[in-house]
Amino acid sequence: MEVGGEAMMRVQALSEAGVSQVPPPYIQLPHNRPQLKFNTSSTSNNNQSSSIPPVIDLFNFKPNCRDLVRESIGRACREWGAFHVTSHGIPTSLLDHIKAAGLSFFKHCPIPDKLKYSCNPSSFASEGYGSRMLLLGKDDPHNEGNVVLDWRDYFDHHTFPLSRRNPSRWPHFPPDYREIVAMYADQMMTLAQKLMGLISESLGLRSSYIEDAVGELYQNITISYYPPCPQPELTLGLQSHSDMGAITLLIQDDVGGLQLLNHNRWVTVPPLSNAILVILADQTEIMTNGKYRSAQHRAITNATQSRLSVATFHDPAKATKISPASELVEESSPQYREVVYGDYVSSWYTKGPDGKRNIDSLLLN
Ligand SMILES: O=C(O)CCC(=O)C(=O)O
Ligand SMILES: [Fe+2]
Repeated sequence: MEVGGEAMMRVQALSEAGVSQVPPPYIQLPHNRPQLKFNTSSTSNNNQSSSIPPVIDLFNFKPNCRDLVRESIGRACREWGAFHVTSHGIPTSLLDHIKAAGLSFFKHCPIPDKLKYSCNPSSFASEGYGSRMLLLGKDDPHNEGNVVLDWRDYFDHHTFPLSRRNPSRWPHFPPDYREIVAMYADQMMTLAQKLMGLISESLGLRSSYIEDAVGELYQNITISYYPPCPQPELTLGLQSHSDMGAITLLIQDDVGGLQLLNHNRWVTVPPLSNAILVILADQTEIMTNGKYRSAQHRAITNATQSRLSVATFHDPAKATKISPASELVEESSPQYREVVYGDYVSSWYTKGPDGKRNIDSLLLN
């Protein structure tokens, strides 16, 4: 399928060419543009304690701290759908290594070499080097002409189940890249499983509830690279969306640019070097019958610095059916229709997330 000329255009190439104005396909509609003067976390909120997503100490999962941690997680999930964790058991050096490896690939590997790893632009979430998230062909009723492109390049890695993991498809540069990504994938999987346990418990469900409902976990790691942008006020690094799967674990470098929507306000998430941001995704919202909402987020760009983030997604298999937990429906009626995860993914990639429109289409009332 021909996806349009921009499909092969890398944002990094545009940025390095020194364009002084962003090309029209990257200009957001006025209501989606970031209000750069007013979007810092502290300017428009007097209540400082609730102005950024909470930072929760996991005390390395010590059993005698579990009640306390569970309670904090429940509160954060209700108020934000996202929270930072510290004392999570992942060495800070591994967080630093994966950011350094990603940055080295994007900054030092020449674009023609990077293009050898290009993802297939005509299938969903295909592994490799890419620039556009959505799959909109010219035959699509949602129409190529209406799509605004993100100011971002990325590399997507398929890491679990192990049958999908093939490091020879990942960058060969820097030399330890593949080993670091594999180690990072393993550690994030363990952490995601422990967090799903705590999140389940925080709802009064058995610890294994979410993991059992999700079934075999599919994990993808996306390293996003946002080059400097000459007109950050007109663009987004990544459009507003909620993630599709169960939970996402995100780290970012110290530049900053991730924003979360909270009470209708875009809040900039400060980079915390040894913390990991946990983002609830749409299948968790469905399973919890809306008790916990997936977090709507986006990335903004800036004129002077490139920015890097590493998002690790944990999703159900395509054939898995997801529905609200019966234990949570007993108290209120079901709020969401059951969905086959693969159908949810196709709709997300073809229509576009448009904030949370995709999950809203499953609402029963
Ligand atoms: O770059 C970021 O901070 C956000 C990345 C993200 O939301 C995603 O990859 O889904
Ligand atoms: Fe995301």
